[in-house]
Amino acid sequence: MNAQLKPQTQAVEPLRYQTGFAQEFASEALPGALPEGRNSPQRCPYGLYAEQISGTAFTAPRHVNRRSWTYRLRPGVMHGEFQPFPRPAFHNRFDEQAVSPNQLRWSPRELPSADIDFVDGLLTMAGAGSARGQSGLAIHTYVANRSMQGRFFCNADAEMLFIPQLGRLRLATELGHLDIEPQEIAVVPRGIRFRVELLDSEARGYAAENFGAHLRLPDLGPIGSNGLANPRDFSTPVACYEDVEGDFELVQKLDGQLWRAPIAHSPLDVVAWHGNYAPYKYDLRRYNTIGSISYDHPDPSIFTVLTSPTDTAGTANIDFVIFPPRILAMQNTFRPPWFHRNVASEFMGLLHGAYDAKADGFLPGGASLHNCMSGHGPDAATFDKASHADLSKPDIITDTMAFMLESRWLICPTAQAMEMPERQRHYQACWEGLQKQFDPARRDFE
Ligand SMILES: O=C(O)Cc1cc(O)ccc1O
Ligand SMILES: [Fe+2]
Repeated sequence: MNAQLKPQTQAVEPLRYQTGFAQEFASEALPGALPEGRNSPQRCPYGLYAEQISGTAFTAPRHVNRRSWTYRLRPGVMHGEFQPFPRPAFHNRFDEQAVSPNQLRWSPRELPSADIDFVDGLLTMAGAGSARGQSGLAIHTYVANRSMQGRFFCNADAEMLFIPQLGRLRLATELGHLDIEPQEIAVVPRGIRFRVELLDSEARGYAAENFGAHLRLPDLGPIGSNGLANPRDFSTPVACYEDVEGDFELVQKLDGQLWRAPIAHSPLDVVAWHGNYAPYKYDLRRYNTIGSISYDHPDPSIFTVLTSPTDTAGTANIDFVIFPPRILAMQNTFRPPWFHRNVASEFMGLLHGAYDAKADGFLPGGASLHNCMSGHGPDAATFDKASHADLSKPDIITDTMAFMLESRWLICPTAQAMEMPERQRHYQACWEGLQKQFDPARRDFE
């Protein structure tokens, strides 16, 4: 699937990380840069400025409260005036048209021929809600063939989930560097400034904005104290600062729009930081996949990696779910995903290999959208094969990684997503071959 990838352009030393999920991290790039015993001394070590970045209300309960203290060359206020920076393909307008109940699917976007960085390569596919309403999500795809140069990005609307499908990325953030490759994900918290660098010559993937509660690990209930995505497999950067001056720009997203301001230095100038509001990454291949070992195909909630809950119990703003390699041994069971209609809406992407509910048409880098109560499920070829499979042997599903962003909200496709040539106008044909099999004379249908 990486056939289109040109030779790597950059050999990189593996980065160092801190491990754990959203805990009280502490890191200093110079010894003694972190003040001891207080957050805001009269004068900080090395002449640094102290600045707190709050990701939740000051008074949010302790178990969800997120903030970090940074010790930096210059405070975040130091930049020029923001002016609108129109980027028509990247937006949060999810009321452009009525949402049709049609099942939707897209082929992967072409890789660019002209020079294009991550910000310019973002194209909004679908979404719901808004940053103003503090709930919902936006789903974008990106393509890029060069690193952001002299440009920094900051999303004041949402935390951002990066899901690369092609090409490795370095996320150079205020709090340090994270390298991710396809089948790894990263989350950059709302308001953290960063630059996206390409470690390969081309990149393609998905990026989601979360306007609701921060993504977190799901409760495990009767599964117990281990399983699914284990907290120790999450990595957070160590402090790493740039002492660079120049003629740069800070692009900031606020209220669904992009703005840009001149900035005369790199804002990635944090020498030390501590706190629990920080970027993180996770290798999806480390997921501890749990499923049925008797009969029936469980609901895909069993594959949740991260969830953004709402005030209604069990009814998520976003569930980020994966379909990783797994062993299906269920007996007298139709093993692939069943036909279903779901009150929640499902946006899916494919990162590697093939997805077990679709024989073809759902391609790495592509996407599908099955909104509230729109019927979907295995295509005709998959249904036929799985209905006659030999269940005495397990199905060992290897070399695959699909994901789903599932939401209680209607995920509204943008006008540009509906119009783009990559949209497969005849997607529904994949179910056309399903025949009526009903025979009232036979109870145990063969
Ligand atoms: O639609 C899909 O392919 C995703 C999905 C997978 C599954 O195993 C059960 C339900 C579901 O929505
Ligand atoms: Fe589904």
